[in-house]
Amino acid sequence: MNSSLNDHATTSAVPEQPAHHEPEHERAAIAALGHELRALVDATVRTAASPDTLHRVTDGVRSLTRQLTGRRRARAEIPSVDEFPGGVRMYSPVTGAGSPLAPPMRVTPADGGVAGTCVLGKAHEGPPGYGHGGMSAMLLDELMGWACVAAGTPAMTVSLQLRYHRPVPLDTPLRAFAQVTGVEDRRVSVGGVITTEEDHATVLVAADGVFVSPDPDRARALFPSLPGT
Ligand SMILES: CCCCCCCCCCCCCCCC(=O)SCCNC(=O)CCNC(=O)[C@H](O)C(C)(C)COP(=O)(O)OP(=O)(O)OC[C@H]1O[C@@H](n2cnc3c(N)ncnc32)[C@H](O)[C@@H]1OP(=O)(O)O
Repeated sequence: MNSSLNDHATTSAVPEQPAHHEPEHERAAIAALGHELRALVDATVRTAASPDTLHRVTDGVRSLTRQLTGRRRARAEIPSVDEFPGGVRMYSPVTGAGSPLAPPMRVTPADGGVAGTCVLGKAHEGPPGYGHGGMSAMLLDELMGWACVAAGTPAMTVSLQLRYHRPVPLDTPLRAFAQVTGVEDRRVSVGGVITTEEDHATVLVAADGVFVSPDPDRARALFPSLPGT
């Protein structure tokens, strides 16, 4: 898949855009494409269209991919529209408005922690009609990371323990909540849960995690393009 995308990147179908835009203007364009791509992903995993239709759509998608030309971001490059760590991440697979993979989850401060709301769709399915367990882990991991940031200790997951109490329904508004439960030097303990929006009392998935703030040398090595590292 990567090699075919790389091939497409060398084929210029539309003129390259100028490099600098207002961040809000750029974010709106990224979010608009992300929205349409999520609709495409959803339609793709729900459709019962004929093989002929699938081949026709495949051709159309291939030609669209060829239009995403220009410079490609390097592996560890932080997009100029992002605020890392602790702010908007346009291509996060959990919160990113520009990600075709993200639900996307909306994060807000809440009750001494952070809350995340989203709806999982067919593309996030595990058991028929329910969310994939890895998806629940990803939602909680991300939100627990946001809880660390909200507590003033940006940190990375070193341990995550999940308990799956009930299946997570698809096509249903969900609410996740995470909060820091303890800080010891660079080690941050965090708890998180997923419920439905309708019933906050019934925990579907619960998580306990240990997050660690990298020491400055490690942070510099991991994130060389982060200003100040
Ligand atoms: C300014 C820049 C800020 C950057 C802030 C980044 C924010 C980032 C947000 C990304 C967006 C969110 C996304 C969702 C969260 C992910 O998904 S993060 C991705 C998944 N996690 C990873 O890839 C982390 C992999 N691990 C590592 O790279 C390194 O372990 C770390 C986290 C950089 C820490 O390395 P280090 O600074 O060298 O720390 P180290 O000395 O090994 O350990 C520090 C302490 O933690 C303890 N510890 C280590 N592992 C464990 C463990 N499994 N259990 C218990 N304790 C442990 C150690 O024992 C040590 O304790 P003491 O011996 O000092 O008492």
